[in-house]
Amino acid sequence: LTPSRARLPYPPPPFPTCCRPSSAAAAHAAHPLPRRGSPRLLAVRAMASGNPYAAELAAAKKAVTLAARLCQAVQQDIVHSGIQSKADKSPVTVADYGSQILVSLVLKMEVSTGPFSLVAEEDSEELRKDGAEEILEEITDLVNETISDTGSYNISFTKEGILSAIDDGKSKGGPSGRHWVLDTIDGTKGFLRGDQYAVALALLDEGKVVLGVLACPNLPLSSISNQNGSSSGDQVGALFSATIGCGAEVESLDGSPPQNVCSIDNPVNASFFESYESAHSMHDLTGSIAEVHKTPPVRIDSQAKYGALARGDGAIYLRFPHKGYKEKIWDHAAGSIVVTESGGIVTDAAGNDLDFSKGRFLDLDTGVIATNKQLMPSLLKAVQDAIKEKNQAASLL
Ligand SMILES: Nc1ncnc2c1ncn2[C@@H]1O[C@H](COP(=O)(O)OS(=O)(=O)O)[C@@H](OP(=O)(O)O)[C@H]1O
Ligand SMILES: [Mg+2]
Repeated sequence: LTPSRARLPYPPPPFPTCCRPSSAAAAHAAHPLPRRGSPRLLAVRAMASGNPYAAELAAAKKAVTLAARLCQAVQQDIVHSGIQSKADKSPVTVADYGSQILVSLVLKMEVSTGPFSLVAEEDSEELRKDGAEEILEEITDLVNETISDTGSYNISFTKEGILSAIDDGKSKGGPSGRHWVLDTIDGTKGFLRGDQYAVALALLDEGKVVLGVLACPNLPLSSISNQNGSSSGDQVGALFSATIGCGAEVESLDGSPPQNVCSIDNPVNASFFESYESAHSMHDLTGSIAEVHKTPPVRIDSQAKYGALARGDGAIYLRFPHKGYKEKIWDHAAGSIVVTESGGIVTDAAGNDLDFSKGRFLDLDTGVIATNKQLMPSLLKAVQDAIKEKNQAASLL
């Protein structure tokens, strides 16, 4: 993140027709900071690094790091004000919008190739309604403060700029083309509690996840194995990243050099992860599987579970939503590639790969299972047996 100079309004005001500059100058004014090179140069740079998505990866890391900075500031306010015990969720709303605007800004500034498509939860409809002025003002201030404090860009959003940035590239994803997939704050309940959450960003190319980054501001950098989300190490803030065919890395969110993520090779009795919230995953079902595997659960919020699994803190992640819940692609896209590029496997409860090409939802069978290649066959059998038993018990009622 580079130091800022005088800040320009964003988006820039339109030029009066009488003095409209040349198209090259207009392009420069629209993007006051130096842009990346031509697509051809980008391709050469990417090939030199051996990663065909090198430019996108760098942009994605920068985007989630900046968004995480904004979320950290809001979470600190929430924890200090004790708001998490009340029904007032507006700070989360402000952070959700703020995170989306910053990610979208960075991607548009740093990745210049092709149309911009973003699959994410927020749009501007609610913010355009009467009574939303105050929250819009808060979002605008917070976004501008984050940009200015980090010195990341030389711009300042107007309120109208904020509204149009939220809708920029709004998309439902799908099987063709490139789509960014964002979870602005994954693990909202953990965020409110002052616990784990993640900013999760992935890139789909022709329906496949080709890149994923997970910023986990509260995840310890050392292993959390058997510690329910905490570790004895002091340093927190982990940034996981992975590109298809290139492996996964973990580094500290404040910029220490990346390390390769260990491949998953923990023994059968290593701990396993599941959702903190029992409303999000059936703890009774995972409990019966854990008995087979002699593994106690570690309950942490968000896709931080995928990151922790990828670096070998545990060997299994099980997630069994209650009947009728449809999993969204942004809850799994980034996390799943971090695990698969670390040598793990992520499937549904039928053993099928997750299919991210069907739009905003995953079309999957009963649940998500992530583990290493050695454990998957026996785990899948344990899961299917446990589901069968649960269904039989339910049919007897
Ligand atoms: N009923 C139900 N069943 C299953 N899943 C649900 C349900 N409700 C929500 N969600 C989604 O769960 C996301 C949070 O992820 P986790 O369940 O891993 O984290 S947590 O332990 O619940 O905090 C959470 O992501 P965020 O909304 O981004 O926090 C939701 O997308
Ligand atoms: Mg989520």
